Amino acid sequence: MVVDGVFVAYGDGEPVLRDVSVTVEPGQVLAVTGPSGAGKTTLLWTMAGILRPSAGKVEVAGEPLRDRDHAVARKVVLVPQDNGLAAILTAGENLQVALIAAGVTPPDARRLTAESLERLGLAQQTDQLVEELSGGQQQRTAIARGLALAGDVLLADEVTSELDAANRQRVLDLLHEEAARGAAVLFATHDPEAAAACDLELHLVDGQAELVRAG
Ligand SMILES: Nc1ncnc2c1ncn2[C@@H]1O[C@H](COP(=O)(O)OP(=O)(O)OP(=O)(O)O)[C@@H](O)[C@H]1O
Repeated sequence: MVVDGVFVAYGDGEPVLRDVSVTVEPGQVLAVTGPSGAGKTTLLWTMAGILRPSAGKVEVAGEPLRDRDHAVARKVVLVPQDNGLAAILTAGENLQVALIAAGVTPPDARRLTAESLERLGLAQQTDQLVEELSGGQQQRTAIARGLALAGDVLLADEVTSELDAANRQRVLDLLHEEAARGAAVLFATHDPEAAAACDLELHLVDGQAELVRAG
């Protein structure tokens, strides 16, 4: 996925991203770092087709990215910072609904849900309501949902912020497994150790980006 010279603003405001360029290839895990407010979420939302750049281009699978529907069709999966789960559904239902909406048959959705929750250590939580899960369990459920969708591009926004050390390592390993499967993975994080475990690092400060570590 290619981001080239992108400017992004909210409404009529000043651009929050200014001339940001980055390429992430299948098989790579790219960390997006930078202080709070630097523009990490804005970059991921732009790559997910939710925000539209005022200048520059975003390309997915060699095509200019049009909008969110186009991103979904090109298998760009976003695991949002606030987890985006339906609190009144169970963990398992959250995955099944997303999979069925993506065109997966109900039996396959059940199988993929069980496999993905198991990968995140959540088999026991399958039938628990999301609102009854801890913050870290909710975060892992959101990751399980993202992984179950098996995207070609996986955009993971601060997905380890509420996890203990063992689960953080588990999630980092899973992001690398996604890359090994052939996905291009972007991982926004505040955590220098987590960033160091990625292949590449893009550092954002005040909406401007620098590739501080190349693969
Ligand atoms: N919906 C919005 N409307 C207006 N400004 C916004 C909106 N969302 C974010 N911003 C602004 O855009 C800038 C970048 O925010 P963004 O959330 O992308 O940063 P971030 O690096 O992800 O921060 P954090 O690490 O705290 O999540 C900030 O100055 C923020 O105030």
